[in-house]
Amino acid sequence: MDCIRERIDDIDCQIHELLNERARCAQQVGRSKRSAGLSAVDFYRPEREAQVLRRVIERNKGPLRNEEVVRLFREIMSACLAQQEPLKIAFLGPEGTFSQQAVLKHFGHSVRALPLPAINEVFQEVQSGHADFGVVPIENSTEGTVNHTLDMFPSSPLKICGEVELRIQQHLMGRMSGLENIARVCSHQQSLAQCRQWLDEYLPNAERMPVASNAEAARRARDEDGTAAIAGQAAAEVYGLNILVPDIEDSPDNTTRFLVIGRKLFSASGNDKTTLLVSAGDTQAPGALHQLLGPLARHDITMTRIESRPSRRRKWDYVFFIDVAGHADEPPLKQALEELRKQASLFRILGSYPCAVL
Ligand SMILES: O=C(O)C(=O)C[C@]1(C(=O)O)C=C[C@@H](O)C=C1
Repeated sequence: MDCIRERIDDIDCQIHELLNERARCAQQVGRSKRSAGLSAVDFYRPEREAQVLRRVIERNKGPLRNEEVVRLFREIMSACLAQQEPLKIAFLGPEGTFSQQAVLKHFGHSVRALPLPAINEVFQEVQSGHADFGVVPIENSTEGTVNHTLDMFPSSPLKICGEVELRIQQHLMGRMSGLENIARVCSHQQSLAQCRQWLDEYLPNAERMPVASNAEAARRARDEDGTAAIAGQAAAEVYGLNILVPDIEDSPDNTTRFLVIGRKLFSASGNDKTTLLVSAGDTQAPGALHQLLGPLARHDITMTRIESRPSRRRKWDYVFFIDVAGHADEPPLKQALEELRKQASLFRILGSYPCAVL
């Protein structure tokens, strides 16, 4: 065993030396960015990070899993970027929310994460420049769209710079030791909905109380007798609660998608997605939506999502949020968008950004 440990010590020295060599290279990149007059927010290059991580997956032969090597390399890039200029990332707080986990998953631990009480405040903080980027939930695989986030975009100049997918594991937690003394279960309404069947079966008589965030639910479970919370592991740790039943979400691959919002658009990474905000003008006219989407079909563009929301201009008038494969600066999407723009009464590219890497 001793000789294997010697080998590990030897490998650690090599890794350590290489990490610092890599950090010195990143410092050099940072210096040339600074001499080109770039500001702090321009130091972050999501398209380059996505390419690095995709290469990590391509060459991974194990035994470490892709998730593990990607997590390690994200942290390396996070540390390398922080020595150029640490990023400030606003998110829907408080500490212990899934949004915070999404920040750490996407940007690593070497950023300054700023918890804010509401989604519109995350937008404001990024728009004003107090934060470099923001992370907001956009949809859950069980419960669908987070309308509050979607409704911010029509009146905001902010762009979408990335997406993060987070597997959501919901746990029942509290100060008690069993289920019999639970009078009330608090959680964010999305989390309550994700665990509806479990609650019907195992806690049919407990009151379900929606609160502003899962972390707020955990705080109440800490402070109130008879109150349990549904939240993630991080909230149990922050508020010192017992996990009474782990993994109570109804769908085994329950996943939430978050968007990274920022003030600028980024160039293509080779595997990108574009989000559009469009309107057909008279959405009541026969074939209006079909015609609007025609250019996408003609140019063989894959549409991965379409969501309609009230336009707030007049009643029964809608805007559409459309996700398509590809980057807006590259063919064939570039041509398709030129045609689509001509026939839309509202046309905005909300962002072209790398598809989530794991
Ligand atoms: O390639 C760059 O522009 C870098 O700054 C280096 C690096 C990295 O560590 O690989 C760091 C931060 C950027 O977001 C992307 C990549």
